[in-house]
Amino acid sequence: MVQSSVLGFPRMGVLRDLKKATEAYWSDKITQDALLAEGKRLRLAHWKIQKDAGVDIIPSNDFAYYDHVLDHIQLFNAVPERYTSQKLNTLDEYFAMGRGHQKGSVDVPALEMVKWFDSNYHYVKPTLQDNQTFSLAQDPKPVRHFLEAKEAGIHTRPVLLGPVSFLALGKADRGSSADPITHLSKLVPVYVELLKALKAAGADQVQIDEPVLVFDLKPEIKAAFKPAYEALGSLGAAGPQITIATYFGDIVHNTDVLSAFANVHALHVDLVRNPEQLETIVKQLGPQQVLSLGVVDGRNIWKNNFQKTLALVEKAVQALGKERIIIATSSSLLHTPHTLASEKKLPEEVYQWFSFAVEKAHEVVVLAKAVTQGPAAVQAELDANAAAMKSRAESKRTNNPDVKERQRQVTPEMHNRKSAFDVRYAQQKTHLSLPLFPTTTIGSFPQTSEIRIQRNKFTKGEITEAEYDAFIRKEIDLCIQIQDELGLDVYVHGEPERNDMVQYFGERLDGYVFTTYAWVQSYGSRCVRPPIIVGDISRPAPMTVKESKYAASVSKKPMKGMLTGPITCLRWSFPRDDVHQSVQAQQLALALRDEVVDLEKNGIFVMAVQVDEPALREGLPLRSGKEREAYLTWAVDSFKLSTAGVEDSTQIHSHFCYSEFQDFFHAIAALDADVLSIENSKSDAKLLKVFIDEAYPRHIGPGVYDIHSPRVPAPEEFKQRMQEMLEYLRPEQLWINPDCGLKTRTWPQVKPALANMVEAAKYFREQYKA
Ligand SMILES: CN1c2c(nc(N)[nH]c2=O)NC[C@@H]1CNc1ccc(C(=O)N[C@@H](CCC(=O)N[C@@H](CCC(=O)N[C@@H](CCC(=O)O)C(=O)O)C(=O)O)C(=O)O)cc1
Ligand SMILES: N[C@@H](CCS)C(=O)O
Ligand SMILES: [Zn+2]
Repeated sequence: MVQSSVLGFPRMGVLRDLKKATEAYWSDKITQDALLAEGKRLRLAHWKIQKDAGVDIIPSNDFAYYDHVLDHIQLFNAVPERYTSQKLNTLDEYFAMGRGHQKGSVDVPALEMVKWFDSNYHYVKPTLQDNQTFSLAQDPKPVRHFLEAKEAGIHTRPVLLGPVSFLALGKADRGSSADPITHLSKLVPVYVELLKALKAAGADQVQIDEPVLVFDLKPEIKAAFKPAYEALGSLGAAGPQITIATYFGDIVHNTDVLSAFANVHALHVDLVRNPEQLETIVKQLGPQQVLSLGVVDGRNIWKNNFQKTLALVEKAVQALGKERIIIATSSSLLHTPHTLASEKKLPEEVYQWFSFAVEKAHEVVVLAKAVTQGPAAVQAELDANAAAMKSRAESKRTNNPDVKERQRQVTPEMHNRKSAFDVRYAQQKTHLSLPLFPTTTIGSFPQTSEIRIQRNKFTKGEITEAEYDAFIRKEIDLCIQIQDELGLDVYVHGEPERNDMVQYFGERLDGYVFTTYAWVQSYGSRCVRPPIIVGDISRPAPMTVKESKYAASVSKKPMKGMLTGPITCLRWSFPRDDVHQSVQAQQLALALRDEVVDLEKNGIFVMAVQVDEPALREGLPLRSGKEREAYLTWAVDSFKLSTAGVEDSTQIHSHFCYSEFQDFFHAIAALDADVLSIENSKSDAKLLKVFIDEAYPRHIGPGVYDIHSPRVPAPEEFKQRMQEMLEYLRPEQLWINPDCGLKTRTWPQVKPALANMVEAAKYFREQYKA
């Protein structure tokens, strides 16, 4: 019998219940017990959904209150001393690592949070000391949750992040230098103890995720798999059977590592990303080993094409036989929204093209049944699926000849600014007349509950467009007044009119559809509602001119026009899977180019236009080589196409909210943006050395304020950060700004933090006065 399996389920619940409970707990509106009870309710509900769908292998320990990697930091007692010494209770210590803690006498910043592979999910980086020790936490969560499900009559397969990935995804803490992987021999015994505890609790199977196998691995990491899995795989009856799960790429380049898994029960591979790896992988398996086929996409919302999938599965069946096959989601479903059933406003035609987490759980079951019992057993489902595929393939919605014609007319010259940076900068300097160390912010100011309530009322038709517009103008006035008070140099309008930096554009572009409840966790309690690209993209009307023009008309200082760049719009949407992403990116670039030019035409030409491209890095193929270079070529071209239509005097800013840019520095340089702002407040300033080494001529604002945390950094902290940065950057190159937009913060947090930031900039201006 072929089994069906889900690698992980979204945590938030149908109505973002977990987000609401967590935020209520943080603001002291509910007790810790109430939050824990809500977590338990959600876990049980999600297990039941999968059980009712008929899923054979249901995950547990995929639930986390903030992030599953952070869970493992606590699970292995690998919490840095600056948190343990605060003597917070376990859950508050956990949240302190995730988001910082500033209450009473406790003031501790968050651990670094970075992108989870090439997704829009963020994980908290294990941060390890040179003398790091590990031990198993009391009442370990994977065991507790396994028992919780068991008590409800649901047998689960606990999910763990594997020891090699845990260490490889971590870093040495400030003041430490040991490569985390050198701690492996101390960590593996803790996994052994945990596996034994799981087995004793009744878990006969465990899913151990080793997603780093999709990367190009350095020899030390490759070598770590053997000792780790010799120990974990040799527990025999004392431990559960192990399935090693990999996702988001192929592992063909790491097949030399697979011998380390000789004693494991099964291997899971992502066949949505790389179906061609099947042929190689089946040859690598031991004679009894099972292959879990990741065929239902955990990263997108398109309905599975059963006919195509069954053809692929058939190849595996031919090679291994039905008994050695599992039909699974390609990755955890964490990256998909909860259920399509909630969507009441989607056009009828497109509704049938989609499948969210609940529906995907059904898909693995139908596919497994089709293989086990033969297609006739699920004929009705197969027919409905074929009809949905046909409807999409033949739909008029997907094709716009005007967009295609415009794409044919794109010329190489359209990608380049009129002049080189030094010529442009001379003009911008005169226009903007900025001081040394100019201060600015990244775009958004606090999205207060009042803003959200008014937008909600407008969406529901409870207030008119004129009333909503007037409200937004009042919010913009407030943002400008506060920037005046703070003494910032380059202003923003604050983005009060935007629900999200990608969804907002998706709602204004043809070729997109958007949802009502399709939330996906981005980090902690924060969710996004990615719009869905279903057809060729075009801009029916200006999208941001009204607000930017108003802001410019009421401010004394240069104003940035705020746009989200083409790659970020693409990556943070659910893209089409029937057209290459480079084509979708170019369509977005053309739409944005028109917007940039319109902003300039509307008198915003003395302002900087910031095209946010935080997802450029995220889209980078996970392995180096030809694919990566090809991606960077079309991604950089899209950015340049969107921005190059302006005069030299218009300053183009671009923003990156992550710091790991070393491996694609040449692409960042190739964007030819006049000013870059990058997340940097929690990274080592040494990372900035690349700008010196590569003789980067343009301007840079490495973030000095961690906006993910509610804490307010003191002026001295800002000064120290600037001092460190000045070791690597020329003073005339350095801008002072936060890591990212301020929408998640409150005004009482933002105002003092920015005041301290401006104070630090002024201090250095004095120091560097000619
Ligand atoms: C910069 N980042 C972003 C990423 N991806 C994006 N798509 N967008 C980003 O900004 N990836 C990397 C980072 C991740 N960071 C963040 C930061 C902040 C959020 C966030 O704040 N998310 C919000 C939801 C935003 C939104 O769409 N809001 C809507 C709906 C608001 C709402 O909940 N309304 C209520 C009714 C109103 C009320 O009574 O309060 C409702 O619908 O029930 C809006 O503003 O209109 C979040 O709350 O999680 C995400 C990623
Ligand atoms: N302009 C956006 C960028 C976030 S990456 C903001 O400020 O929220
Ligand atoms: Zn950002």
